[in-house]
Amino acid sequence: MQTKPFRIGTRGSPLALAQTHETRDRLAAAHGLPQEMFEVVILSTKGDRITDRSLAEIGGKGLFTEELEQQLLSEDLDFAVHSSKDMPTKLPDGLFLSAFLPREDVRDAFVGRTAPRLVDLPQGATVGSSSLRRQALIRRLRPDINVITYRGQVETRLRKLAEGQVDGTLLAYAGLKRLGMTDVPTELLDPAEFPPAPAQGAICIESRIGDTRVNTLLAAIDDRRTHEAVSCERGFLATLDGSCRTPIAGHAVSDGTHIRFSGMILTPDGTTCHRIAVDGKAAEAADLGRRAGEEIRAKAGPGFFSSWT
Ligand SMILES: NCc1[nH]cc(CCC(=O)O)c1CC(=O)O
Repeated sequence: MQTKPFRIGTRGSPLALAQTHETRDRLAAAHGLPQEMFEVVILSTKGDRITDRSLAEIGGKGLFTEELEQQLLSEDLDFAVHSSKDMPTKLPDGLFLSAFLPREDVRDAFVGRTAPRLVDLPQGATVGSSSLRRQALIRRLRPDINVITYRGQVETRLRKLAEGQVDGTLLAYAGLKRLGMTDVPTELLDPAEFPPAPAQGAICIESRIGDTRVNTLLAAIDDRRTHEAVSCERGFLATLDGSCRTPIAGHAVSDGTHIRFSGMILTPDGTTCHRIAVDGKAAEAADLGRRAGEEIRAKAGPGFFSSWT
């Protein structure tokens, strides 16, 4: 029995800390260990430090994970807790996503200042979002809306909204729920019209391949259905080269045996979109996602993808 605490790496935002504390509490409960067996180590990432430019501009995915991954590889951390949505599809050699917590609500939440519903905003209203998927989906529903780049922690975005910088903004409902801010949204968007980002609403744990002691510890809290669903969505993203620079949506639901996936790709201006729906065996989740990616690519044709570059 080891007595040295496990070192958990996390970013320092209130959302990242809430996710890390949930993970620590589940591990402590699953193994009957005291909380002191888990030491929370806070690291600042490039994504936290650069808040004035969109993720697409400053290099997309990897910005929230690099520092944590370096410390995993150097064994200064035992595992790291992330929002799965922030994870690049390709991880550094030697690391993997070892466990997923039960998924939260996957929907996007609209927070409106001048109208409670996105579609009811006044003509020419301004909405803040730096997600290319959200920008394209907004333009698809309301081409007149002026979408502006809008980043920062949840609290910062809500402050800018309250100050009147925008008429509304979009946030993952999962994040708001984890922060205890369920009264903030004025509308929860229908996933059929406004499909979520691949991996939205799921907390994952990254660790070293081959670290049996740590991976056995983590396996006890892995939620298999979430693991399968997110693997499928990440397979879709990987096939389409999801780099945070592309409007891609995807959502899978696994019942433990079967998995259903639906995905959407859009041009950034929202004028063209393609959808795909597939189902298959839960045990082949990642393959199913990749196959859906290839099918939607073929359906859209090469002309479509020139809008992404
Ligand atoms: N880097 C943005 C990010 N990454 C994960 C979440 C929300 C939580 C989740 O989807 O699990 C957010 C904020 C948002 O989209 O509102």
